[in-house]
Amino acid sequence: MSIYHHGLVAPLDKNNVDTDQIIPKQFLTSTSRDGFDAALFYDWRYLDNGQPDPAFVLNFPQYQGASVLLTRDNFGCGSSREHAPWALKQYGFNVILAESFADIFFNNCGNNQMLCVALPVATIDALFAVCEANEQVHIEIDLENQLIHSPDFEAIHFDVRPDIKARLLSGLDFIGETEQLNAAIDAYEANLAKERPWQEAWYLA
Ligand SMILES: CC(C)[C@@](O)(CC(=O)O)C(=O)O
Repeated sequence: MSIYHHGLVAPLDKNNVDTDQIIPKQFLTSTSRDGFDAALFYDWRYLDNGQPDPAFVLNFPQYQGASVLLTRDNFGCGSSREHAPWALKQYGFNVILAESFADIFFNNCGNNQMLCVALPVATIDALFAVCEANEQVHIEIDLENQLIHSPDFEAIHFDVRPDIKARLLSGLDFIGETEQLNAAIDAYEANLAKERPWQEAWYLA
């Protein structure tokens, strides 16, 4: 069983969580790709005085260290900011289970080594019920066989886009995948130099 990930589930029982709720606009001024974890769900996580809001689920003691986010429909809607998956990943989430995802957010996650799993609403409802009935729920993701295992429920099969599955199993992003073609690219450029020396001169000018 090729375990892609094993982790604690945190249930965020909300529909239509948009990227501004995931990482509010005032945190987009940084030119770095790091440090967004502290601002994840900022408006929900902190009170006006800057203290953690004990009523927000990610501040519950039993969900500290969670690496799997369970949520509802249309997660990641709104703006296209890649800061949203960066904040989720840096906070510690590697897997998101939801009824559905906004397209741009879904693809941004796939490029940031995060697995988004869309599941039928009945399955999502059942998973929230399991989280309600248990202090903590841990799952294992067998990406190769596309199965979610847990001591608390029967294995769940899930679909995953083949290119995302390959990228997550290989650990490569788009650039890494392209670099695997370096030998072929070098051979093509060498051949180009032979066939069109004038272009080679221009190309290297
Ligand atoms: C460019 C970026 C800051 C953006 O304007 C992009 C977008 O709106 O899709 C955003 O608010 O996330």
